[in-house]
Formats: sequence, C-alpha cells, structure tokens
Amino acid sequence: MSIFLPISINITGKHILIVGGGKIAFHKATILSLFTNRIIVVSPKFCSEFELSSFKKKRKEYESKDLENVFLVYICTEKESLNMIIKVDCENHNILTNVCDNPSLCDFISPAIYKNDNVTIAISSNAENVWQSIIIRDQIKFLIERNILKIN
Ligand SMILES: C[C@@]1(CC(=O)O)C2=NC(=C\c3[nH]c(c(CCC(=O)O)c3CC(=O)O)Cc3[nH]c(c(CC(=O)O)c3CCC(=O)O)/C=C3\N/C(=C\2)[C@@H](CCC(=O)O)[C@]3(C)CC(=O)O)/[C@H]1CCC(=O)O
Ligand SMILES: NC(=O)c1ccc[n+]([C@@H]2O[C@H](COP(=O)([O-])OP(=O)(O)OC[C@H]3O[C@@H](n4cnc5c(N)ncnc54)[C@H](O)[C@@H]3O)[C@@H](O)[C@H]2O)c1
Repeated sequence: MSIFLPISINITGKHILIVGGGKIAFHKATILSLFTNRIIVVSPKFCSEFELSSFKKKRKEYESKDLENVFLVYICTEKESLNMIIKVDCENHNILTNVCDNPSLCDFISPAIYKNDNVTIAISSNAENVWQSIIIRDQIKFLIERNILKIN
C-alpha cells in the first residue's frame, strides 16, 4: 500500500496541466479552479461541460512538450497505457503527477475538499476508499452550513 502525506503545496504563479477532456478531467479542473486559474487542459476531444467552460483548452493529443513550464500534472485519459507513458514522461521531467486510473502510480492524490475562504478541510482515505472520504466531507459540510460546527 502506498502512503500519502497530507501537505498544502504552494502553487502561486505555477501552471497545472490536465491531460484529457472527459468528465473526470472536468471534475479535477473545477476543484483546481477554487485555488488557481493557471490550468491548461490538453485533449483532442472535450465533454460538453468543458466546451461550455472558460478553462484554457488545447485541442490536440498530448505531446511531451506540453510538460514545459508545468508544475503538476493530472493524467486523466481513459487509456491506461497512454496514462502510463505520460506518467513516465513526467517522471523524466521531475514533475509530480496524479494518475486518475491508478492510485499506486500517483505521486499525489486529491482529497475530498470543503473550502470556505482561507479554511480548507481535506479528507483522504489514503486512496483506499473514495466514498468514505466523500461521506465524511459531506457530513462536515452539512454541520458547517447549519452552523453546528463553527469554523469562523
Ligand atoms: C475525493 C475525490 C477528490 C477529487 O477527485 O477531486 C476523489 N475521487 C472523487 C470522486 C469519485 N471517484 C470515483 C467515483 C465514481 C465511483 C463509482 O461510480 O462507483 C467518484 C464519484 C464521483 O465522481 O462523483 C471512482 C474512483 N476514484 C479513483 C479511482 C481509481 C482507482 O481507485 O483505481 C476510481 C475508480 C475508477 C473506475 O474504476 O472506473 C481514485 C481516486 N479518487 C480520489 C479522489 C483519490 C483518493 C482520495 C482518497 O484518499 O480518499 C484517488 C485515489 C486518486 C485521485 O483521483 O486523486 C472525488 C470526490 C468528489 C467530490 O468532491 O465530491
Ligand atoms: N480518480 C477518480 O476520481 C476517477 C473517478 C472515476 C473514473 N476514473 C478513471 O478516469 C478515467 C477517465 O474517465 P472519464 O470518464 O473522464 O473518461 P472519458 O473517456 O470521458 O475521457 C477521456 C478523455 O481523454 C482524452 N484523450 C484520449 N486520448 C488522448 C490523448 N492522446 N491526449 C490527450 N487526451 C486524450 C479523450 O479525448 C477524452 O476527453 C477512466 O479511466 C476512469 O477509470 C477516475
């Protein structure tokens, strides 16, 4: 089992690349947009949510030159072998990656997040049980929104 350390990483001024334009990529972009607008999405096809969004889209297949000047990469294509190729490319460029179809290949994973101004609550199951993370986050959100759990 991999072990994931919860840290808050400084992304000021840094670019984040998402490879893939499907529903999972859109979800990752939406969460990221709570924190930064320096998001670039590369994919030959985009789902309707992306088409309607203002995310910066590059309509093409992934190439390793897309990694230039990128700090983090979310690898979100539906092709397992391509995801692996991109992962190795990133490793060669010393770039940390999230590989959406394979937790054991992830350098970092995305927790379930509740964000309110400068307060961020992030729940992780160490990549073992996504639903557990979502259910805990939703209970915390419920308590905060009803002012039962006070965060301010
Ligand atoms: C919390 C959240 C954060 C986020 O993504 O931002 C997140 N997944 C979310 C949603 C979600 N994920 C899945 C479903 C569909 C379930 C279904 O349909 O049954 C839904 C529900 C939905 O989409 O609504 C399935 C799934 N997830 C992973 C795999 C691959 C695998 O396990 O092999 C598969 C199976 C794919 C397949 O087999 O097809 C992997 C990961 N998902 C993680 C995080 C990381 C672990 C976090 C932890 O430590 O707990 C990790 C390891 C890597 C990562 O992605 O970073 C986000 C909450 C959204 C919110 O905010 O509400
Ligand atoms: N991490 C998670 O939370 C989670 C949750 C559910 C599913 N998944 C996994 O995520 C993967 C993607 O799911 P999806 O529903 O978004 O799939 P999808 O098929 O809707 O999207 C895949 C995207 O990858 C793009 N793509 C294909 N080849 C490409 C290339 N050469 N360069 C760039 N982009 C390319 C496609 O055009 C498409 O936009 C699945 O493999 C699934 O197992 C992860």
